[in-house]
Amino acid sequence: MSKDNIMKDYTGWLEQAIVNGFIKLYEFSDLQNEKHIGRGSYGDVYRVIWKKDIFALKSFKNQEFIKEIVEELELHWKVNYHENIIRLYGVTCTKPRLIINIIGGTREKTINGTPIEYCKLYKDCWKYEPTERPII
Ligand SMILES: Nc1ncnc2c1ncn2[C@@H]1O[C@H](COP(=O)(O)OP(=O)(O)OP(=O)(O)O)[C@@H](O)[C@H]1O
Repeated sequence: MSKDNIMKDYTGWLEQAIVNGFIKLYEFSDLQNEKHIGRGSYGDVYRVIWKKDIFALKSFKNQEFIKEIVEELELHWKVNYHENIIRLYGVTCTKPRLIINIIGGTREKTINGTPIEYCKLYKDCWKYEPTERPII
């Protein structure tokens, strides 16, 4: 398999895990008070605050590590929860791809003055389940 296909494969796994609700996607801008606390082989680790909770945010230097990221996420997911193992709360992305933004609920804003019924139709067309979208 080519390097590009490996990247697509692992990126697809991650996107599906987010879409299916197995892994929570945090908005990067919601993570506050970043403080450097450690360094591993793949990147730095930061202490961050999300709402009022403290999290360790593990960063990966670049997307080339997608395989390592996914393998670590899979391991966490298999363990699910154990009191002696740090828990995976979710993932975030500094420069989310369009699909990640859409999964996270981002939509184009409706233009001021657009009739309410048009806004509703527009929003219905974006529904995740194709069967819930309007039929022409
Ligand atoms: N949940 C956490 N709470 C506090 N500090 C952490 C946490 N996770 C990682 N760290 C700190 O960041 C450092 C790097 O962690 P990271 O998991 O990236 O690498 P590692 O597992 O130590 O090594 P490798 O990257 O080779 O697997 C740790 O040694 C620790 O000091």
